[in-house]
Amino acid sequence: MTSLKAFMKRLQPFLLWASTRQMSFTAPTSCISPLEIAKKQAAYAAVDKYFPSNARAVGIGSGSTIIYAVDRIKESGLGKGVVFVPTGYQSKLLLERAELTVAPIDRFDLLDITFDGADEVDGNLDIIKGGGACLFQEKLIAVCSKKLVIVADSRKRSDILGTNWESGVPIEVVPTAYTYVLKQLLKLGCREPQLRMGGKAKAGPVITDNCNFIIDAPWGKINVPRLLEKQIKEIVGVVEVGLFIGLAHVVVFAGNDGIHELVRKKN
Ligand SMILES: O=C[C@H](O)[C@H](O)[C@H](O)COP(=O)(O)O
Repeated sequence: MTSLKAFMKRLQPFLLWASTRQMSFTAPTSCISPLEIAKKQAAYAAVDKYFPSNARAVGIGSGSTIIYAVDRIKESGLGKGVVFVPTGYQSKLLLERAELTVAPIDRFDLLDITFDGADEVDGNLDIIKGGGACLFQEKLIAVCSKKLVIVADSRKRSDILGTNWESGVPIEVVPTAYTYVLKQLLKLGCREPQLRMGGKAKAGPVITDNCNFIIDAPWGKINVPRLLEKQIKEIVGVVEVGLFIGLAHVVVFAGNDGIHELVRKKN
């Protein structure tokens, strides 16, 4: 069992790579890990239920779960005649490889709907995003969208933000300001904020699609996310904060317990 798990883990990058290239390779469902099955189920269910039949402009977020949403849009034919707005290079490539029409966000001030992933979601539909360093453009298309639909596997659900996603709130910062921002975060009570490094694939810090750095700022459990977002945003040099407060309308989760949704109550 352990060796099967290890094998599947090693296979996953190839499956993701293959899907971004629209290769004819399709793994039998039994070969995909339960986690990937959950991501796929959430994404397919969200597209099937929420993709508007009369959509003209649709935002597409970033991450590994959104790949399945693009797959579904492509295979269902729902994307015909629709312009798609990506939140960065990853989703731009995904959309282009799916032969969907792509346009930048500066062509729009209003999108019909956006589909995106999440790193952690609480019961108020407040969200931590930016695990893949794409938070600024994600927030921009979120605020430009009539509806934001989040797709996630059930591990992402928690009662209080900061419970499951322990690496901290991702914060996009102007590179020359990062030392100052780190110091201000410590003053605000952050535990060991870290400049995110690229690892094997990139020597030095991660560089975002907007040519900025990312700081990961752990706070433990975040009791008042809206206040924290505001406090971080006030620091000079901060471009955007990976706390998405009051923006999501629906979150579609999938996991061992099936598919379920959180829906924002109308004000
Ligand atoms: O920067 C990345 C984005 O916020 C992603 O949407 C988020 O990290 C979720 O990604 P995944 O679907 O791979 O868990």
